[in-house]
Amino acid sequence: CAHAVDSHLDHYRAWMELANDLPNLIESRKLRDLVHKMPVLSTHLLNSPQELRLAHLALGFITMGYVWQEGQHAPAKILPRALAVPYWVVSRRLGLPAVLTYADSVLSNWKLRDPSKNMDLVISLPGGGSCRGFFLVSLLVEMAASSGIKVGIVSCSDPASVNRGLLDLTASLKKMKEIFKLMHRKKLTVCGLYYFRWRDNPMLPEGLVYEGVSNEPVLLSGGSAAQSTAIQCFDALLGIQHDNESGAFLTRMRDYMPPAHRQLIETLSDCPSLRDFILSCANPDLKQAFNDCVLALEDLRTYHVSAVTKYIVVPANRAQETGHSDRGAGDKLDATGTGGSSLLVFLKSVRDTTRKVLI
Ligand code: HEM
Repeated sequence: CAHAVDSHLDHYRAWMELANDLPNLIESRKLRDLVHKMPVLSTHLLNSPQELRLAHLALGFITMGYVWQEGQHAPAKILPRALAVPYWVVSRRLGLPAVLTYADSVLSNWKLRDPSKNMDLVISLPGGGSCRGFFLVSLLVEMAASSGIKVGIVSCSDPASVNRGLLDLTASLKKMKEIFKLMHRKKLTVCGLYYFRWRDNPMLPEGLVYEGVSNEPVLLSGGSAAQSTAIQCFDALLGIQHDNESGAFLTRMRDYMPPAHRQLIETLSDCPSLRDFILSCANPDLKQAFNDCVLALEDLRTYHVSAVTKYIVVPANRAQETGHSDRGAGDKLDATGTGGSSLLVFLKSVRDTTRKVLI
C-alpha cells in the first residue's frame, strides 16, 4: 500500500495530506474548510486493488471527519463533490459502499513500524493511543481468527481431519478472546466510530447527500465488527442460523464486506452441513470437539456483551443521566440499527442462538 501511495503521491496529495493529519484537523475544526478547497480529482490513476483500497480508506476517514467534525449533534448533511464523487467511483470499483467499513478501519489500516516491526495505523482519528489500541486490538483478534477460517476450508472430509480442524477452531476462538481482553487491560475508551453512521441514526435520519452523485440522501451504516467476515464464517461452518431480525441485520452487514469475503461466507453456507456429518458419524470425540467449538464461540460472544456494556451502554446511560454527551458517548443508542431491537437484546439473542446447535 505504501508504495502505491508513493507512486501517485503527487496526484492524490490533496487526499493524503488531509488523511495523514486527520486527528489534528478534526480537533482544531479545520477539516471542513480544507475539504471545501479540495480539487475534484479523477480516479483514473488508481489501478491496482491496493491503490483502490488505500483510496477508499483515506476518503472514508476524511468523510467521517468531515461529517462529524462538530460532534454527533451537528453532522454535515451534504458531502461536498470533491469528496463524494471520487469516493463513490472508487467504492463502485471495489464493490464496497461509500462509507468507512470495518475492512477499511481495521483490516487495511495497518503498517509495520521499522525497525521494531511493531504495528501502527495508516490513518487515525482523534483519541490518540486509545483509538490506535482499539483498531489494532481488533486487527489482532482478526489475525487470531485466521487459523480458524483455514479449518473451514479444509474440513468436511474424514472424521479424523474434521476432529483436528475443530480442535484448531476452538483454539483459535479461545485465542481471540484472550487478545480481546487487551482492550480492557489498556483501559481503552472506544473511539466514536460506532455512533458515526448515516442509517438508523436520529442525528441524520434521512441519510447523507453525496453531492454530484445524487440529490437523494443515501442511508449507510458505519464501520462495525458486525462486518467481521471471520465470525460469520464460523456461524456458517457450525450451522448457526440467527433469528429473523438479528439474522437480517447480520446478512445486511455482508454488503459492507469486500466481495471476496462475502463470497467466502456464502460458499461455506452452501457446503454440506458439518453438523449433519458429525451426527451421522455417531463418534463421541467428534461430538465433543464440535460442542467445544460452539461453546467457545458462545463464550466469545458473552465476553463481547460485557465489553459493549462497559464501553457503550454504561457511558451512554451516564451521558443521558447527566444530560451531557460528547463526541464519544452516544445518547440514542437503543434505536441503533441492529434489527430494530436494542443493542444488548440483539447481542444476547445472537449469543443465545449460538448454543442452539449444540449436539
Ligand atoms: C470494546 C470493543 C467493541 C465494541 C464496543 C463493540 C461494539 C459492537 C456493537 C455496538 C455491535 C452491534 C452492531 C452495531 O451496532 O454495529 C457489535 C457487533 C459485533 N461485534 Fe463488536 N465491539 C467490540 C469489539 C469487537 C471485537 C474485537 C470483535 C471481534 C472480531 C467484535 C465482533 C462483533 C461481531 C461479530 C458483531 C455482530 C454480532 C455477533 O455476531 O455476535 N466486536 N459490536
